[in-house]
Amino acid sequence: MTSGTTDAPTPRARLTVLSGPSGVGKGTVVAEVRRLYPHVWVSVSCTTRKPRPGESDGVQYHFVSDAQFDELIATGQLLEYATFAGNRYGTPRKPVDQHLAAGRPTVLEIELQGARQIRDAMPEAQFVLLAPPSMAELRERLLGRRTEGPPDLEARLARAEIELAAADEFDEVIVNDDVEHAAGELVKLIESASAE
Ligand SMILES: Nc1nc2c(ncn2[C@@H]2O[C@H](COP(=O)(O)OP(=O)(O)O)[C@@H](O)[C@H]2O)c(=O)[nH]1
Ligand SMILES: Nc1ncnc2c1ncn2[C@@H]1O[C@H](COP(=O)(O)OP(=O)(O)O)[C@@H](O)[C@H]1O
Repeated sequence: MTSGTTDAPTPRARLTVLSGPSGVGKGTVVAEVRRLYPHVWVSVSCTTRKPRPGESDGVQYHFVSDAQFDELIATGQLLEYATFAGNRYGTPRKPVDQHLAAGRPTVLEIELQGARQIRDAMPEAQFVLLAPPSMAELRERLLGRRTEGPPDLEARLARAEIELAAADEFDEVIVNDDVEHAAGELVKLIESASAE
């Protein structure tokens, strides 16, 4: 069928799920993707983690209490959720549905357990793993970020081993050797998924 009628429905965009160990550079690469490709929409998760210096409510995360998180689950408002290094994280369902329905390429930056839930619920999504050049470099990046003390840092590195061991579950793996390069690769994947 040819398009061109004004009342043709907007095609639903495809979802891209980006996972990868803490400190690999997901936040940094996603910020660069938004700069290169402002049309992309990046979901803002809810978390029970305390804000870091420089983070504000509604920007990096919606910062919520444990009771509020329970309520979000009970009322079916989360598309997926998981516990990571002692805190809970979840994706608000409604904005994701709305942006996909509006045809806007949409990205979730979430950890492995959440990615698996999305794979079960939305198998048409595209799953991308951001990997570090090495475990030594990952540790350096986490240390250099100075956001976690030793117990949290070790918890994140322990999860990193598990997340990288699941690389086969992903459609694509991008090594974050260089931010510009990794962001360029991710933009290509998001655009190709949206063009299908
Ligand atoms: N399942 C799930 N994971 C999330 C969500 N939001 C963030 N995460 C993941 O939670 C982990 C911890 O995030 P954060 O505390 O911001 O630490 P960082 O990744 O080290 O900057 C990361 O792997 C994020 O990708 C979410 O809504 N759902
Ligand atoms: N390609 C890269 N090369 C060197 N350092 C990087 C690179 N990407 C990110 N970083 C740095 O690594 C640290 C962790 O990045 P961040 O985006 O917070 O990771 P994540 O969101 O995956 O936890 C930050 O200090 C960031 O500036």
